[in-house]
Amino acid sequence: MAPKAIIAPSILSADFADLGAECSRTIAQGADWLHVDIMDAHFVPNLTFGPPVVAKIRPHVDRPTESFAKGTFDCHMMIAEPKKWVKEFKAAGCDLYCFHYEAAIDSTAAESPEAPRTEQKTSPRELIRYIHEQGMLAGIAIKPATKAEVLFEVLDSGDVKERPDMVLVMTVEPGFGGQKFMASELPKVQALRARYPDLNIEVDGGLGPGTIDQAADAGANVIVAGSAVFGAKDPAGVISLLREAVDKRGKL
Ligand SMILES: O=C(CO)[C@@H](O)[C@H](O)COP(=O)(O)O
Repeated sequence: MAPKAIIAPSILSADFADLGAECSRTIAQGADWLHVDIMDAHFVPNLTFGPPVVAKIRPHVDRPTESFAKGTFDCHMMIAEPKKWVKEFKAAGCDLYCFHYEAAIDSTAAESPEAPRTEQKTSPRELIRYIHEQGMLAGIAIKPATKAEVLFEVLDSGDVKERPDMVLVMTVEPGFGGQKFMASELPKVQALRARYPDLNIEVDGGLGPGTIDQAADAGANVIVAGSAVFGAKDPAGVISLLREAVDKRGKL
C-alpha cells in the first residue's frame, strides 16, 4: 500500500501581512504540513523568506512530535547553495530540508541535465547525510528538465543516513505560485512509485481539485497546493478533497 496522503499548503500564496495567523489557521483547517518556499533570486528568479521569517512563524504552529507528523515545516530550498543554509534553517525551525538536485551538483549540469557532471559542488548523498546529522529530515527535488533516474542512485544508497526521506517532483518550473500544472512530469512520479512503493513522493505546482486525480493516479502522496488552498472559499474542503483523492488510490 502506498504511503498515506500528506497535504502541505504552500504559504507562498498566503497573506504575508498576516503570516503567523495564516499558518495556524491552515493547520486548523486540516493541513498536515506547511510548505515553505525559500527562494534566493539566483537558483530561481524570485525572492522569498529567510531564516528570520521562518523563526517568527514557527511558534504559530505546534512542533511535530515525530517525523512526518502534523505541523512539519517542509522547507523547499530553491537556492543555489543548499549546504550553506542547513544550520540556519534548522535553528529557525525547519523540520524537513528539501534541496534541489541541480543546485547540489555542478553549475553546468544545472543548466543542462545531460551535460557530464565533473565538478561536483556537493554530492547529494553527502548533503543528505549532513542534513540528517543536523537533526532534520532530508528531501531532494528535481526541476522539470531533470530526469527521475538521477534520483535512483541517491535512493539506492545502502546507507540510510545518505538516503532521502522524500523526493519532490516539480510539476511547474520553480519560482512562482499560480502556474499551470505540467502533466508531462507525471511519468517521473510513476517511475519512482513503481520502483519505491514506500517512498514519500511530493508533487508541487498547479495542484488542486482539477489536477489531483492525475497526480494521485501516478502515485504521488505528498501534495503541495498554494493558490488552490489559500485562494479557496473553503480551504478546509479543498484540503480534504486532496487527501481523499490520494488515500482512495492508496487503498485500491
Ligand atoms: O515551489 C513552488 C513554486 O516554485 C510552489 O510551492 C508554489 O508555491 C505552488 O503554488 P501553486 O502552483 O499551488 O499555486
